[in-house]
This record gives sequence, structure tokens and C-alpha cells, in this order.
Amino acid sequence: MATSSAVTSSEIVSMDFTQPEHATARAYYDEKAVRISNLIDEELKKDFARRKDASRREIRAMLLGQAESGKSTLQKQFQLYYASQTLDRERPSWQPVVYFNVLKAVRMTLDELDYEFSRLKEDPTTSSVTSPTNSGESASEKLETWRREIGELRVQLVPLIAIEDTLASELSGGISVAGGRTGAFVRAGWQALVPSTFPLSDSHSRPPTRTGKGRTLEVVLLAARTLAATVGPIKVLWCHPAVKRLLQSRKLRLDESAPFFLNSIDRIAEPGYLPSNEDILNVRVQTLGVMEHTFPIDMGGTTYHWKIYDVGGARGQKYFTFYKATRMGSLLRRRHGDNISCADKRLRPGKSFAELSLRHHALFSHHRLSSSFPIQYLEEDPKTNRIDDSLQLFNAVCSNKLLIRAHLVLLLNKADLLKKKLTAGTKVRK
Ligand SMILES: Nc1nc2c(ncn2[C@@H]2O[C@H](COP(=O)(O)OP(=O)(O)OP(=O)(O)O)[C@@H](O)[C@H]2O)c(=O)[nH]1
Ligand SMILES: [Mg+2]
Repeated sequence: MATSSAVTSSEIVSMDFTQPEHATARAYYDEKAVRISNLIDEELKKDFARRKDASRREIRAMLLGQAESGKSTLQKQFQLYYASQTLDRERPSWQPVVYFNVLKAVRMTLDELDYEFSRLKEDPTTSSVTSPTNSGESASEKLETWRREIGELRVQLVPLIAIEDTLASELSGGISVAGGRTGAFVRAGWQALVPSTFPLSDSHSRPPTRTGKGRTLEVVLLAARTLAATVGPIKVLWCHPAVKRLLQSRKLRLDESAPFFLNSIDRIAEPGYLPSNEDILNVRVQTLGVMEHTFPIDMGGTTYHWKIYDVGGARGQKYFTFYKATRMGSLLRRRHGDNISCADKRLRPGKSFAELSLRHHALFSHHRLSSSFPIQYLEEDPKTNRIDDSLQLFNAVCSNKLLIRAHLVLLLNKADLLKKKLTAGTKVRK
């Protein structure tokens, strides 16, 4: 019996291996089958070992904490330190975010001044804007002068403020979230929304289109041009004594990074502006849903793949984030097995924070500044004290059964802001 490859598969099937004349063929094919099976087993073993090794070198960390506590900033610091080339690539997309931060700061300043002026009209004794002067001008005269000056500035700044909502909508990809006050949100992959042709030095020569990236480009160009045309009034407003008084009396609640951007307005409004690392670390834009970032980090000669999950912490996001988190949770579960699961404890209606749990690390970022300054409140809920909310959230994270096997790292960040305030003479009583 020939056992060459000339034997077809149909011939093999038709052979009766119980017959003695086919015994040699049987032995041959049995041996071949065993060899193939062993090869498959070996491949499976190797694949399993590869996966095990990869999973051993994969470290997953989730950033938890209330809105504005600095989770995304921490992730950016990781990126800057371990994968700065990726930050360089996405640098242009931060340009509209910086513009948005400036626009928002200007609008909030004017709104707060308007509110203060109208409140003063009803009860002039409670002014935090004006106080008796030694210039011989009465408080009411000074108030009138300031009201007129601010009114004139507002007129000059109207074109700038008018763009805020449109810019926010472009950054957020057209979505809006109930309860949020900041108006701009970024989701995973948001950089793709912003054209990669920035910086906008030859802006006037490009024909605008009305869809997708073309429209975003058009809006950003408009913001850039309007900003360049209103640098003067922005600077006058920021240096105005009424604004300084409001800031001193802590009546003007701007984002923490607003002074940084308003003080850098000349640089930001220049044609061809490209955000610096410091700009990128200072911007404030809310995260929506869950963003996954991967960094290869060399630890003692071995490269570990860190996967950092940055979660949106705002209360206003509760239902939307719940939806996103559960979808993302199942996606991650599919990709990573059961190592990641969705914690539903705080996701019931009425609860505010969406969290995913994982077995490796949970980094809880606690607003150190707010812990020392109980007068700070949540932006999305101005009645809730930040320290109370943060501690409540921390308790929930610590007692969450799904996080039972996770290493919990408590980060007391914003220490620089705390130091600044203490140096400025703020007393800490609690
Ligand atoms: N000075 C200072 N500012 C910080 C620090 N960490 C974060 N910030 C600023 O705090 C603001 C909020 O930070 P984010 O990283 O956006 O906060 P978040 O926790 O991601 O907020 P959500 O996405 O809404 O959950 C930004 O303007 C940051 O620049 C810090 O250590 N020092
Ligand atoms: Mg964030």
C-alpha cells in the first residue's frame, strides 16, 4: 500500500482500516494526526504563555474622583512624561480648547459683574465691588463709572462671547449634557474632530466648508480672529479694579486656570499660536464617559503597558455616563475578560458618579485645595460643598465590593494651589 501524497482524501475516507492490507496506512495517518495535534497543543501553550506574559506586564489604573479634581490632568502628565510624542501629535487639537477656556473666563467675569451691579442697585450697602475711596469720589459715583466702563467693554466683547456656545458644541461633537455648566465636553477620540491643519497661520486662504471638520475649522478660525481683535478689551477687563475687587472678595468664581490664560492672552491671541505643555496641563474641559490611554513604561528594565482609564466625574453626566460606562464596561469586559466590570452601586438614578472597577489600581484624586477651603462648591451643583462630596465619593469607592481587590492610591493633588493660598494668608480652620 502506497502512503505517498498521491492518495486523495476521498480514497483515505473509503479505506477500511480494519483490513490488514490497510494497517500501514492507518499507522501512518495516526502518527500524522498525533503530530499535528501536538503541534496545535504546543502553539496553544505558547499563545497562552504569551498572553500570560503580556497580561503580567499590563497594569491597569482607573482615575476616580469628583469633577475638576484633576484626573485628566494627571493622565496628561503621564502622557507628557512617558509618551510625549503622542502629546506633540495632538497639540494642535488643544488650541480650540484653550480658546474656549479664555471665552468662558471672559463671559463668566462679565456675568458676575452684571449680577453684582444689579444686586447693588437693590442694596448698595452690600457692595463687594466698590468701597469708599480716597479719590474724593463717592461710592455711588464710582459704581456708576465702573458700570459704564464695564458696559462699554461688554459691547466690545459681544462678538467673542457670542462664539462660546458654538465652539463648545464643536468640541463636544454636538452633544449636550443636562446639568453641566461648563458647556464643553470631550469624549474618547475627540481630537479627530479638530482638523490636523493647525496652527492656523494661512487661515484666510482656505475655503471653508459647512460640514464636519470644515465647519469646526471655520468656527475655530472665527474664534482665533475674534480673539486677536479683542485682546485689548480682554486685558482692560482683566485689569479692571471692579474685577480685582470681585476676585479679592471671592465673589468671582472662575475656573482655577482662568487667571493663567487671561494673563497669557497676548501669546494665545497671536497668529499661529500652538498650545504649550503648560497650556495643555492648565486647560479645563470636562471628560464625558471613559477614555482609555496606553503608555509603555520602563520599570527596572522591563516594559510595562499601563492602561489608564480616565472617567468623567461630573454629576450632571449621571444618566449619559451611566449609559456610556455600561457600554464601555461591556466592551472592556469583552476585551479584558472579567478583570473589568461595571460598578452599579452609584449609578442608580439619583446617584451621580459613574465608575468602572478593575482589579489592579484605582487612583482616587482628591482636591486638596477644596479639602482646605470648604467655601468651594461643585460647579455642576453650586449648593454642594466640594469636600463633602469628595469624602462621600471616597467612602463609596473604599466600600465598593467590586474594588475589593484593587490597590487604592489616594492622590492629594493641587498642592501648589493650596501652598499659594496659604502663602497669601488664607487661614485654615478645619
Ligand atoms: N494648579 C493646579 N491645577 C491643577 C492640578 N491638577 C489639575 N489642575 C487643574 O484643575 C482643572 C481641572 O482638572 P481636570 O483634569 O480637567 O479635572 P477632571 O477630574 O478630569 O474633571 P472631569 O473630567 O470633569 O471629571 C484643570 O484646569 C487643571 O489644569 C494641580 O495639581 N495644580
Ligand atoms: Mg477629566
